Amino acid sequence: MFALWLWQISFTTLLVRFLLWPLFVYWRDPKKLRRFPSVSCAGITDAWGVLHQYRHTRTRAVHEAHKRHGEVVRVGTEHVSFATLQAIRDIYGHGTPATKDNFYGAFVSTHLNISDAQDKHVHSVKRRRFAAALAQKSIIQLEQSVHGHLKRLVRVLDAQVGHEVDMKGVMLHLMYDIASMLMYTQDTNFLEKGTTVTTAETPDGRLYEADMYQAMVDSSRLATSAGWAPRAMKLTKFLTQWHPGWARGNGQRDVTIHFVRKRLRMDSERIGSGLPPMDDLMTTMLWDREGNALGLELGELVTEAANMFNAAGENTEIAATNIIWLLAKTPRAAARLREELDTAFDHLATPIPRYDDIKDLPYLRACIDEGLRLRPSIEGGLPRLTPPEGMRVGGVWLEGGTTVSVSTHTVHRDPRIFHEDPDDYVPERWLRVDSSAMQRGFLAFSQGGRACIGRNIAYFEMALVVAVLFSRYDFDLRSPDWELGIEENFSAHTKALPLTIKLRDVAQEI
Ligand code: HEM
Repeated sequence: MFALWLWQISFTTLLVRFLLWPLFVYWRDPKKLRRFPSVSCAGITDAWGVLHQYRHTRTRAVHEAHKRHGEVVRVGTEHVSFATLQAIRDIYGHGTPATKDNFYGAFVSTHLNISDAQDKHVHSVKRRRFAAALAQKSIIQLEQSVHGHLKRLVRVLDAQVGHEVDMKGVMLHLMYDIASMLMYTQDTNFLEKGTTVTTAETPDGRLYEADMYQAMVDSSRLATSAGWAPRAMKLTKFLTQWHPGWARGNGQRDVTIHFVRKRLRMDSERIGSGLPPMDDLMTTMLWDREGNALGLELGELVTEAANMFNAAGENTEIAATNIIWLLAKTPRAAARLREELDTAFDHLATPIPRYDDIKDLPYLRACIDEGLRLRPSIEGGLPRLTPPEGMRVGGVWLEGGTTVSVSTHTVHRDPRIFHEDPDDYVPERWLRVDSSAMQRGFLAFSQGGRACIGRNIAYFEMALVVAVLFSRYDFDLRSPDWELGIEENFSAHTKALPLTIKLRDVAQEI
């Protein structure tokens, strides 16, 4: 009797919570969003976005909805997606009243980091801390260390000439090796080890081995999925707590704890021997300019470090992998790129160029920008929240507390912005005299006050990697129409990229 009664209560609660209440809210329409065409049942339930994200198909589904319904589409109970230049300016431009959406709360652990802080003041304190360290002059400091990594890259690839290599794996290991030098002055050496398995440390000090990349992908998949139900995030996390991905995701936190504790010991040893602290991105979180300790808690150091390490590692890895694939399948563009590289440096004498020799090469930059346009590392719309008083986006008035975004995948394919053949890889489009207009529609690094803070470093790394690879090697795809798959989480992680490597000329051993 009691069981029956309990069952009836549970059934009624679920029915009200998940069906009747959403239908009632949809009908009442407090934010007046029914005027926009809605994709599938997204206007009634956020489960649409959560499930699509979990299956890695959300961005493509939003893109299809824009193709079907036009420039403004409702993609969540309180989320409107746009695909216009005006909306980019309104949502992301400098001075926008919109803030980061509650979506980012899905990634928050014990403390906020630069990427998930919503409050503008909290964000600007964090952003200022990193800005100086990431300014152009740091690129010069970074060059020597990146050269060392590129020499390793050439050694690893030379040993594989004539064989098929997974270039996604190679880029993943290389870019995370560079990121760990930038962040912690620690050499992960993933590239030569051929794995991202490394030492992790629980908060109470137990050491174990974890696959850092897999842990990051697992937690990103689940957190991004939960994030698309920002108003039922706790419930979504509660209902999915059994999922092994959450536990595996802890590996990412524990790897970072190990990096950070090791890094703190490095500083205390140096200071103990009368030397100044290290000079890397961690330094900006540990010491102010006068050398006084900032005293941040371990939780804040760990979340900032994990966020920056991933932002630097995964997005450059994804970008480089996509660019290599697009050039390998577009021999005409690869040939023109090689011609330009050959005028800039002698790859036989110097396989690793100086950044100064290549940084202003227009076609190299066009190849990178075109790769980032067609296959941006983050291709979904970046969600923002309208302020309490509401705001106008792309010519329409939206009530306060509405989630808004611009679908990067969609605007990057808009022929009104990027001209003809927007689905093709055509670096030449970036050489047009009116290409600056395309910059307004270019969202690979987002725009405005929350745009990528590591953009210069990203271009620096990508330019050097692409220059080294395409001056020295030829890459053969399994077949000319072979497609590089994507498994989108927050970032659009690529699948494996098998390419057969050939030396372009008789290249010198280094
Ligand atoms: C090709 C490489 C890269 C791409 C495509 C990329 C893209 C982006 C995008 C789209 C955002 C905005 C995310 C959002 O609004 O949620 C962002 C933010 C950010 N990126 Fe990058 N990024 C790259 C490389 C880097 C590097 C190398 C670093 C660090 C050295 C970095 C650090 C950051 C940080 C800290 C933020 C948050 C900025 C803020 O909220 O103020 N990124 N990036």
